[in-house]
Formats: sequence, structure tokens, C-alpha cells
Amino acid sequence: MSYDIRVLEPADWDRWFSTLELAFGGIAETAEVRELDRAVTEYARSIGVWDGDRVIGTAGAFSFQLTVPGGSLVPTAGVTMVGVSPVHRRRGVLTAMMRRQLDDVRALGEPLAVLTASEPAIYGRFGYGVASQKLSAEVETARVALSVPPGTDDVRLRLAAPADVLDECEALYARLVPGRPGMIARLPGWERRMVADPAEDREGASPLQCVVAERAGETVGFARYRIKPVWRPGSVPEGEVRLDDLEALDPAAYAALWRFLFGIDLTSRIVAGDRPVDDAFQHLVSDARRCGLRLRDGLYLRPVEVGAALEARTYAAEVDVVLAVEDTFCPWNTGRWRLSGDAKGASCERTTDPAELALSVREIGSAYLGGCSLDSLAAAGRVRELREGALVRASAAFASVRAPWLPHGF
Ligand SMILES: CC(=O)SCCNC(=O)CCNC(=O)[C@H](O)C(C)(C)COP(=O)(O)OP(=O)(O)OC[C@H]1O[C@@H](n2cnc3c(N)ncnc32)[C@H](O)[C@@H]1OP(=O)(O)O
Repeated sequence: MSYDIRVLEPADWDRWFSTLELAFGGIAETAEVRELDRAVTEYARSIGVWDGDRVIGTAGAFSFQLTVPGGSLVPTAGVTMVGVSPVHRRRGVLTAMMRRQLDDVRALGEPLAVLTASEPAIYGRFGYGVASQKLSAEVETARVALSVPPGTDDVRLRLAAPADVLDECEALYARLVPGRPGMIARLPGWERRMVADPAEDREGASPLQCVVAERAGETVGFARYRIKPVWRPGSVPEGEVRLDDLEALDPAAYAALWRFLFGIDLTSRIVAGDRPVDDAFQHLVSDARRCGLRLRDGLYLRPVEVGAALEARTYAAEVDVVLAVEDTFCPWNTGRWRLSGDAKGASCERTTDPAELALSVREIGSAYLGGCSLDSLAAAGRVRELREGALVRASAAFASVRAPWLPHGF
């Protein structure tokens, strides 16, 4: 069956978005969220698949700048709003959209594409690998003690409506972006998404609240959270602190924010859904086992141009390796590439020299931000070492001191 794939026109946005809502189960977004999504839609890079006068498939992309190991911000397509009408599935509509989209991304010169997946089984076939994980926690605050570093008492905390302090929180966030691979510089209009707070999505919890950490009049951190009161008959108060976001510039500000969250009266638990794997609160607590820690796939990454992608980051150790890359969906990447790099920069060019490691573009995507080691992929048979010693050296070079993490979906 053949369908028509077209660039989205503003006049068709409502129909297009309604197809997306249907693909996700048919629950309409609130008017507030709908308008925020409309405002950030990049029409020229959003596509709709049409069956006659009906939209049956949707896919969009954002023009992100993604932090990579070494701290550079790299132009990256943020793939989003993917959906196919329930009666048109498993006929290749998504595959056709991925084809069109990756060709477009390549034409725009963006070496990387990223996404967060509704289901992990979908995107590997298109060359996306899991590049970061997210840590969730359910901390039993009544049973876990915190030990905080010197200087924590010097941090002053101030409560504020999230929208009232948005500018200062966003300025702080922007300072942190280059420091952690996987973070994305916020595009205009995105800041409002961080404090969107539809009552329908609160699941019985309070409106979003914000605490700002200050030292000598300077904002040094913030946390956004909700309180979900829990009163059981005959029991003590067992409310939950639902942590949305916590960012800080230094250890004392970070610890002061956690100490505040731990101490909120009438609560006995902090629930955090999306923290970095190396989040430091794990080292402040007396009992990590009572923190209910779990890992989940986070950001998926696809090198669209392997050479440019591998040149865009730096390497933790000197590396000089020939990679035999396989890429069935974007065959322009297939072949042998010599990667030479160190902490200052890298080059990656085609070569006819013998290959030392063999892998597909998906493994490069997984290892790219330094969150998944080539060595661990090799243990699963997904990277093959063709010259002894190449794997250890390349694994060390691809590593990142700070775990990759994206603090929000898109
Ligand atoms: C970045 C984001 O926006 S993530 C959001 C993704 N969207 C959703 O999850 C909404 C609900 N789901 C959908 O709309 C659709 O099922 C989609 C978009 C996931 C898939 O669309 P389809 O048009 O059915 O995919 P298509 O027919 O091109 O399938 C291609 C291949 O992927 C497989 N596939 C598709 N969806 C899934 C899935 N959810 N789980 C496992 N495999 C899948 C197909 O079986 C097919 O495999 P094959 O090549 O071996 O035959």
C-alpha cells in the first residue's frame, strides 16, 4: 500500500496531533500541554503520512544541541511525536517515516539523532542504541539518614512559585548543560514545558512547588517537586515527595536541597523518577538499599554520519583504532573508519586498513556518550575484537567521567 508523506503545514497541526494522541491511546492532552506542543513544533521538520485526507502517521524532530563527551554542543535531531494510527500498523508506515527523517537529518548536516522510546523494542532496527540510563528512587526517608558536606548550613533556601523563578532556574540549568553528556540546551519556548502543571496529571499530588538554594544572594540550586499527602486510618502520616527536577552548582547546595526534601513534615518517602546513574545522593545516604533504586533505558542515540559523529566528541584516553561499521538502514556509514583521538580532539576517516573492531552503528550509538562500554557490548557478542588489545584501549577511550543523562523527555 502506498501513502503520501508530506511536510506538516501549520493548518494541519490539529489533525496531525490528534492522530498522535490516538496512537498513544486516545487520551486528549490538556489545552495547556497541547498549546505548548504546538508552540515548539518545528513544522519544516515534522512529517505526516496521509491516506487520502486522513493523517495516519506522525513524526517530528527538534533542532537540538547535545552535549557530548568533552563538553562540545553538537547539532542533533531530537526525534519526537512518532505515532501510527492503530488500524495502519505493521505495514511499514514507521519504517517509511524513519527513512525520510534520517535522509532529512543527513541533508541538514546533523551528525546525530536522539530520542526517548515509548518501547525499547522499536528503534534498534533503525540504528538507535541505548546511550544513557536513568535512575529512579523510592527513598524511605524515615529510615535513611543523610550526611551532608561542610558548608551545607550556609545555603539559604527560599520557596517560590515555579513560574516566578523560572528565569533563574533556567540560567542555572544552562550553566550545567556542557558539564554532562546527554544534556540538551533548551530551545526557546522549552522552559515553559518544565513548569507545565496540568491538574489532570497530578494524580492527587499538590501543584508543582519550587525551592531555590542561594548563597550570598546567588542562586546555586533548585528543586521542583509535588507533595502527595497519604493519610491511612489509624496510621502515621505517610506522604510522598515527588521530585521532578533537582539541579545544583556545588556539593553544599546539592546536599541542602536533598536535606530539605528529606525533612518535609508529614512525608516519609521521596519518589524520584529520573536521576542520573551517578547521582551523588547515593553517597549522602546511610542505607542505599532503602532507596529503592532502579535503572531504565534513557536516551537513544543514532550516529547519522559516523565520521562526523566520532569526530565531534573527545576521548578519555588516546585512541587509534580501525572500526568496521555495519549500517543496514543508513548504508553510507558502512565500511572501515580510522578513529584517532584524545582528550583534545579526534579525526575519523575512511580507510582500507585492516579492521580492529567490528560493530554496527547501533553499538556506536550505545557507546557514544560514554555510558555503555564497548567491552560490555563485546561480552554480549555485539562488538568483535579483530586485533588483540584493541577492545580494552577503545573502551577506555570512549568512557565518560560523568554518566550521560538527559533530565527530561521530549
Ligand atoms: C520517539 C517517540 O516518539 S516514541 C513513540 C512511538 N509511538 C508509540 O509507541 C505509539 C504507539 N505505537 C505506534 O504508533 C506504532 O505501533 C509504532 C509507531 C511504534 C510502529 O509503527 P508501525 O507503522 O506499525 O511500524 P512498522 O510497520 O514500520 O514496523 C517496522 C518493524 O518494527 C516492528 N515494530 C513496530 N512497532 C513495534 C513495537 N511496538 N514493538 C516491537 N516491534 C515493533 C514491526 O514488527 C516491524 O518489524 P519487521 O521489520 O521485522 O517486520
